[in-house]
Amino acid sequence: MMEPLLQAINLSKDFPVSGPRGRKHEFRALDNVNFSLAKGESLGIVGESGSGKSTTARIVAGLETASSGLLYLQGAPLVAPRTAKDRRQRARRIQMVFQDPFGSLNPRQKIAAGIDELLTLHFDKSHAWRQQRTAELLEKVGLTPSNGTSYPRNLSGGQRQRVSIARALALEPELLILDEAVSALDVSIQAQVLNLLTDLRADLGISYLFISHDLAVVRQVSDSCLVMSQGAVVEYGATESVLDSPKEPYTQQLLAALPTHGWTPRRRVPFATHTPGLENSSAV
Ligand SMILES: Nc1ncnc2c1ncn2[C@@H]1O[C@H](COP(=O)(O)OP(=O)(O)OP(=O)(O)O)[C@@H](O)[C@H]1O
Repeated sequence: MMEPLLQAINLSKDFPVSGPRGRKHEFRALDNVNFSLAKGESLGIVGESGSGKSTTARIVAGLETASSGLLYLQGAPLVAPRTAKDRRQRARRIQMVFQDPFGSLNPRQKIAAGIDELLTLHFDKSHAWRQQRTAELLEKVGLTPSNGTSYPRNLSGGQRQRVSIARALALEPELLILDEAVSALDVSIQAQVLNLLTDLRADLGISYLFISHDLAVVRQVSDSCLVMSQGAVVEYGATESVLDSPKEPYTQQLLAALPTHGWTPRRRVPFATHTPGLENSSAV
């Protein structure tokens, strides 16, 4: 059998929280989560708000540390990054795209200059190479050279999300984590970005961890699907079988409560400070 690209074994996360009268206790946000992801596979993670989807994603990206459990990338243990160098190394292999690209793009930097800066940080290559690579990346995500000379404010939401994807791809990661990456987009733009993601996966053989509230979107882009509730895995299997013949009442309820047209997810609040190499994130 092929070695999985990513394997999560009994991932758990306890957050320290203050209770009534300031008493500290631990809140279990993730409880023994297991999954694996093959090279080129797309795994959807679904569940209601607070079920632990983003915490799982943040641990895989190295933005959060698991309280217990193990992660393997191509058979080698992934340990929590401690230094800037560790973070850069993790960022080269695992990139994350968030819901709101606005927060992560420097408003005073033109799009192409931002990509060039990333390439400079991560690759010891010539100016000419970086210029060519920037042009290639823009083209790959369906942006024009003139988009490259624009500021983020001059682009639409869909274009900005394409920029985020280009920036993530710039580092040639093996895994792209998409955390509600299309949730804030209008339905027609969402469809275009989903098509782009499908094409990129076919083209590059990259794997996706695709987090979404929207089961219709997950159905479109995921081969397998993990359903989470209260930090635990409720159901896990091929997307078609989980979504067409859900075994668990929780999954059945999620399907029955599919978001209707016009539903808007809540905006995320950034958790931490800026980390070079994971600049696509509004949360780092
Ligand atoms: N830094 C933190 N400190 C304390 N609790 C946290 C922290 N981060 C997340 N949690 C809690 O952990 C649980 C899981 O949160 P998480 O963001 O992973 O859920 P989610 O499924 O991604 O939800 P949403 O879709 O609303 O973002 C929630 O109850 C959340 O309040």
